[in-house]
Amino acid sequence: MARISLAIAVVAATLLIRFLLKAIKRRRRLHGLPGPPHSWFWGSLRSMGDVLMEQPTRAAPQTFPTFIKERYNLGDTFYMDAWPFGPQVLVTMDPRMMEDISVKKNLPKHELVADFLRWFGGANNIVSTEGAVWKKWRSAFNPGFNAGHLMASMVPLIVDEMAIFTKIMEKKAQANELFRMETWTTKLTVDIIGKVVLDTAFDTQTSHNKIVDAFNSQVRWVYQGAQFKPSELWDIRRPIILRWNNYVMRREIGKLLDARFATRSQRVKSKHVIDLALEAYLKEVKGAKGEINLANVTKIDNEFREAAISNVIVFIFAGHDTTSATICYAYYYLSKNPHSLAKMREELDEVFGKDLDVIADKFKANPYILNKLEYTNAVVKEVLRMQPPASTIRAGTPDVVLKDYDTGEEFPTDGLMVWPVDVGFHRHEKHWGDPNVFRPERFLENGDWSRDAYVPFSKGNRNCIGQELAMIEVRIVLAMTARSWDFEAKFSEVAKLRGDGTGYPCDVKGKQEQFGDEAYQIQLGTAKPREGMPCRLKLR
Ligand code: HEM
Repeated sequence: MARISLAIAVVAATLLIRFLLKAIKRRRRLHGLPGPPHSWFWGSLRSMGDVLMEQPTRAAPQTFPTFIKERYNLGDTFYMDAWPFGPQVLVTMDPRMMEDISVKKNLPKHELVADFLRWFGGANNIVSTEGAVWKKWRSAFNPGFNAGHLMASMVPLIVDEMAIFTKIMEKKAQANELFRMETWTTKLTVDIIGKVVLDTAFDTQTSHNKIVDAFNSQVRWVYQGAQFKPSELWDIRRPIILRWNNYVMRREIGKLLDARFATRSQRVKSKHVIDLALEAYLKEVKGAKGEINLANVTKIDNEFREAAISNVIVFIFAGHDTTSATICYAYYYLSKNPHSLAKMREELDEVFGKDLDVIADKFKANPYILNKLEYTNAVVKEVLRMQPPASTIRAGTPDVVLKDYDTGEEFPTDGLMVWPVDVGFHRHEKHWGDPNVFRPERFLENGDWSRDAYVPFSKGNRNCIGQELAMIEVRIVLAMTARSWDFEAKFSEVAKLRGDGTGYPCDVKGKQEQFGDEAYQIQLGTAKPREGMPCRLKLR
C-alpha cells in the first residue's frame, strides 16, 4: 500500500513539475511583450477578462481584440496569453502584416482548424491540409468556382432554390410570423451547396435529408454545447452522437460518390465538386498506370475515396453558414438604413423592372445581368465588412519574425497562433473613418485605399475558393426578395421563441449590443447573428 502511495506521489510530483516548467516557459515567451497587462500567474487572462466582462456574454471571440486594443491603448499588433485555457496568440490589425502572414510567408493553418473540422469530414480536406495535398485539391476544385462557370451553369440552379425561399418568406410575411431568419437562410444555402457540390437536391427548405440532418445535429452537438449549454459537453451521449453523425455523413456521401463514379460515362463532363474529385482520381490513376483505359476502372481506391468524402463534407460546411449569416445581416442593415434600402430597390427597379414575377426568368435568360447591380454589390461588400463571418488562423514558426512597418519592432511567432483578425481590420478608424456606420457608398467611391484592410475572404493562396459563389448568392437573394417585404429584427420578442428546438438561449440579460448593433455575432461554427436573427416581415 505504502509503495502504491509513494508511486502515486512520485507521478503527481513529476506531472506538477512538468506543468510548472511548461508554465514558466509559456509565460516567459510573452512576458514583457506588447499586449494587455501580463502577469506570471495569470498571463493576460485577467486583463482580457476585464474587457470580456463588459461585452455580451456570448459575443464571438473575433470581436474582442478591438476592445482589448482600445482599453489598453495598444498598437495594431499585440500578444494575448490565455494559456492554459486557450492558445497564446499574436493578433494583428495591420493589413501590411496580414500580407506577410498570408501572402508572403503563407504561414501554415493553425492546428485548431483541423481540430475544428475533425467532426466535419476529418483529415485530408482542402481547408486544413498543407503543401502538396492541399495543392492537389485546390487545383482540382478551382474550375468549379470560377466566375464564368458559376454564371453560366450555377445561376439557374441557384435561382430555383431562391424561388422556393421567396415563396416561404412571403407566407411568413402574410402570417406576420415571428421566426429566426437564420434557420431559413441556412436551409436555402445548404440546398444551394447540395446542387453546386453534389448535383443533388437536398430539399431541406421543403423536407428532410439524411446528410443534412446528421450535419445539423453535428453542428448542434459540437458548438451549441460549448456555447449555450456547457452541461452538454459532459453528456455521455455526446461522443457517441458525434461519431454516429460523422459515420452517417460519410456513409451517405460515400454512396453518392460511388454511384456517381459508376455512372460517369452516362454524363457530360461537369464541374460539380463531386465530379471534379473523381476527375482528379482518374488523372492520378492515369498518371500512375500510364496507358490504361479509364473506362475499365470500376472502383475508387479507398484512401482517395476517404479524402474525397472529407472534402465534400467540408465544402458543405464551408459553403453554407458564412453565406447564410451574410444574408441575415444584409436584411438587418438594410432595414436599419432605409436610405440604402431605397437606393438598392431603385437600382433593382431599373435593372429588372417593377414586375417581381419575371425576375427569376430574367436571371436565367441572362445571369450576367448581376453585373449591373453595382449598388447591391456594394451593399453586400459593406455587410461583409461590418460582419465578417470568419478569419484565417495560422501557426507561427521559429523562422518567422514579423516586423512592424512603422516602428520596426519585431514580433516573434514561434509556437503561437497568428491571428490577422478581420473584425480588427474592418472596424479600424484609420482605414474606414466611420467604421461603425453602414455606408455601401464607400465601395463605389474612387480610390482603392481600403482594399488592403478589406479581407472577408482572407487573401493569398488560401483565400476563399467560394467567394464568387457567395457574392452571387447574396446578390440574387436580395434582388429576388428585397422589394417584396420589409424586414424588422425582433430581438425584443426573442423570449417568445424559447423552446423552438433551435437550441438558441433566448438571452435577454446583460449587455445586448456590440459596436452599436443588437445583432452582434456569436460563434457557432463561424460567426453568426445572435439568436438566429429573430424577425418579422411585412408585405409591401
Ligand atoms: C460570405 C461567404 C463566405 C465567407 C465570408 C468566407 C470566408 C472564408 C475565409 C475567411 C476563408 C479562409 C479560412 C482560413 O484561412 O482558414 C475561407 C476559405 C475557404 N472557403 Fe470560404 N467563405 C464564404 C463562402 C464560401 C463558400 C460559398 C464556399 C464553397 C462553396 C467556401 C469554401 C471555402 C473553402 C473550401 C476554403 C478553404 C480554401 C483553401 O484553403 O484553399 N466559402 N472562406
